[in-house]
Amino acid sequence: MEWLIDICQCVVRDLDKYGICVVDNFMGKERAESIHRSVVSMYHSGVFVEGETVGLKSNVRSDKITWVDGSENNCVHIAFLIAAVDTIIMNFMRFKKGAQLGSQLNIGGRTKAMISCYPGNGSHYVKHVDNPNQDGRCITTTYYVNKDWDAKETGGLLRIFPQTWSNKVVDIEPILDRMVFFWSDRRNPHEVQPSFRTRYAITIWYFD
Ligand SMILES: O=C(O)CNC(=O)c1n[nH]c2ccccc2c1=O
Ligand SMILES: [Fe+2]
Repeated sequence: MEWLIDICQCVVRDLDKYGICVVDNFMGKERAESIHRSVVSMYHSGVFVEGETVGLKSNVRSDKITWVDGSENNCVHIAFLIAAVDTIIMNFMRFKKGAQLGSQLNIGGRTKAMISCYPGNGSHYVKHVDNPNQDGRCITTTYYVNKDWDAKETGGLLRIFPQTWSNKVVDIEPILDRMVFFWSDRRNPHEVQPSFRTRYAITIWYFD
């Protein structure tokens, strides 16, 4: 797991500086493809449910989700992903010195892993903040499981509007084996742009 410690230093540095960190080739091609196969077969097994729409506006989001802890059938590779993200987050404290984030950040737990599917035909999630009202979630970690994704063709960008750089946006393609970390609070409003191909992601939120 040495590679995870190197990644941890990048995550601490980038979260501290930008509030966002993108890591490619996070699990390696083989394991990424195994995770892709697991997620697709879970989706076709019918365990995903409609994401509840918040409020009455039914066009707020059109994702389908399921929650796993990694012990379920066909989830051994997802369990490895969860363990890898846990290792990074739990090692923040080792590298926090010198970084602002270390002082106030004390991770106390996390959600299960939420597997989301945007089923294409324009499915999207409007601009939102994951944790607008101090519900305890401080870091959003999202891992993408989409082979040969080309956003010019199929959209589906994650667009973040970092409040610390008011006139900039950060566009992130949901490509296979890409891991994104970002602050869950009002510093990072973001949206999932309309997707015209089935789009999978695995999100874990960490609590402070
Ligand atoms: O998939 C992405 O790139 C970003 N995804 C999100 O921002 C996002 N944020 N909050 C959620 C809450 C419940 C179900 C799905 C979601 C969701 O996809
Ligand atoms: Fe979100």
